Amino acid sequence: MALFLINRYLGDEGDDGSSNESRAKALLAKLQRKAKVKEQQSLSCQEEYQSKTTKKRKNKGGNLDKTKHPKKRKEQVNQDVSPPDPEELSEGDNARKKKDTKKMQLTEKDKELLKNDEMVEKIQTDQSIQDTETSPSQTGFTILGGFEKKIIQKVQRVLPKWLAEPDVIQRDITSNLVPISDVPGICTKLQRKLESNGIHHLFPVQAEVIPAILESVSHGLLIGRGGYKPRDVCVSAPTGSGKTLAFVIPVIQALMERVVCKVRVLAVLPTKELAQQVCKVFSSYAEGNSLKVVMLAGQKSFAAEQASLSENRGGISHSLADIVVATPGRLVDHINKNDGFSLEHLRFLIIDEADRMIDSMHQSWLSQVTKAVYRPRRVSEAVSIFKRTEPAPITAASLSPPQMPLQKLLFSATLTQNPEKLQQLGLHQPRLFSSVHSQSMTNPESQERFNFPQGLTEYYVPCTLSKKPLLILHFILRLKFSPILCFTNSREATHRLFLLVQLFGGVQAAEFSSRLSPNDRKRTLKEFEQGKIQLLISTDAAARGIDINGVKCVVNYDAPQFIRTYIHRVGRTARAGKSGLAFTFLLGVQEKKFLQMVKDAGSPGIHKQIVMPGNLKSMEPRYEQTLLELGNTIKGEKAKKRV
Ligand SMILES: Nc1ncnc2c1ncn2[C@@H]1O[C@H](COP(=O)(O)OP(=O)(O)OP(=O)(O)O)[C@@H](O)[C@H]1O
Repeated sequence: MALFLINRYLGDEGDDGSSNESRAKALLAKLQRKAKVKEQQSLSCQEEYQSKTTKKRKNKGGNLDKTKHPKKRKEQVNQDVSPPDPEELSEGDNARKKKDTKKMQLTEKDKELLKNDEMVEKIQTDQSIQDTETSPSQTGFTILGGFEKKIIQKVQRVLPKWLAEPDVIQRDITSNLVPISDVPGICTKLQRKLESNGIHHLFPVQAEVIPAILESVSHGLLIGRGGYKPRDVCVSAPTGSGKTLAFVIPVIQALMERVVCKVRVLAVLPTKELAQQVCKVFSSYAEGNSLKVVMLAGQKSFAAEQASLSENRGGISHSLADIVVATPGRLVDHINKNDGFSLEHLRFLIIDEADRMIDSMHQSWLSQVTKAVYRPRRVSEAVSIFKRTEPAPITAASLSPPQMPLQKLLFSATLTQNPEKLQQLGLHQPRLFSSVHSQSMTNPESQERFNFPQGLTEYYVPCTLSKKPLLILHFILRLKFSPILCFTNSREATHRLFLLVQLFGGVQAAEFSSRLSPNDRKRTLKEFEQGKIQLLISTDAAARGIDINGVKCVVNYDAPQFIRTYIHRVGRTARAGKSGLAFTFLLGVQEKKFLQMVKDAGSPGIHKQIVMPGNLKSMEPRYEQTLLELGNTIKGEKAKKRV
């Protein structure tokens, strides 16, 4: 039963009732024609698309534009996919609509190709983003915010030329002795003086530095070579290589012809003992030249020092000193409190143990000296023909009329190669003389290296804390190493060890530290030099510069913490080309770090010296007894102090 009417499409011809079969045939033929046309269209489209994509892939490498603008590229692909239709081109928007419709008519194959192409395009786009990240300049886009990953270049430290290329001093003294007469410039008077002091040859540092300083005064005190301000001189040479005479001889010679007595030389040293030592050498060579040497180191009272510096005649202060040797503290006191002390004629400023003096710059002694040197003239001196102004760029005007230059002479066995530290000294066109011409000079990255005296043999002795006192006794009593200069790390440790050795008995021992008065220290050093003391136990007060004749052996009872301390301590032996031994007692925990430090500093080698426990056994009972006595002695000392 037909409940619903279903209308069917019967073709354009309408439902005229003619043969259904013929109508169906006609319809089929029509559909087939349409299908054929479509097939042809899609085939030609496919061919064209394939030829274009091949072309594009060929160009892909060089054509960056296509990767830079992915959207444009997509459009282009779509356009490429549609076959060009002259009608569409002329009909504008309408044509574009038709084109879109045609796009919809793409075959499955076309779609797949398009898909592949989109993937290629996506990869290209990703690539182009990466490219943009790595080199924004290529894309023309600027990345804001500075989030780009950059490899930061390591800044290479470059030493100034004068530090990197020093005048080389030979380290080996004995095979590089120079006859005095072969050294240019030394006057006959001083040559004779040197010979009368038992010096027939000059050491390498002296043979290099003396002529250089003499040359800077060859036209008088006022002008250096070529009429210019003389260059400052820095000297880095091993301990005991004779640096003191390297400045004493030329400076004395430069002053020998002076007419009026004024302070023209100032030598600054870190300790009283060193000032005393240098003062003695100056006095010895100034003798017979009417030059006056005065020491300002607190050995005498301030008033006594003041009296030795100047006298007042007719209301005018007259200098009594040509050469002043001072410690920084006392020097600053005289600059500030003593009106009779004038540095306005100062020609040479000698800074011995220069690296130590730079480190103690917080006392601002150098700026006080500079202020005193360039202080405006007093009325009484206004008639002087020579003016003096603060250092400034050299111009023709600044050189006329000539003014008294201040030349700095720096000396140390461990002169720093740190330009920043040296800069604090305000050096003028410095010239460096150095025995260190190894890696550290050419490669500023490497650790600072120093030269050790040629005749020094270094050892380390592995030990435990409790065995250390027995070891030092063993060195003196059994191994007969004497005299020994023994260093500890504090004045308390020095005192305790001294008491212990004294209580143990059998050894002539003394201590040297700030516990003693300056006079006691002076006497102790003298007695040690005279051989009256077998074992001198000291703090680092005796580590630098002290020249004690005949020290055969140095013992680092406490290992030094810094390489400079080690070099100066062991440098109290093997001086002036002689041989010497240095032992360092090392606890297990100290060994690795200490040995590395010494190696890095350029030591020629430190040997292991083992002392067998059996060798100490016989001293142990007496040692135990001594420890008990030591406890009581220290208690007694403490009680005494309290009273
Ligand atoms: N030409 C020489 N001939 C013989 N002995 C010399 C000569 N020059 C110096 N001496 C002696 O060498 C020793 C060491 O000299 P000096 O104290 O000047 O060394 P230094 O380089 O200043 O050492 P340090 O760095 O430890 O202060 C001194 O006893 C000195 O008298």
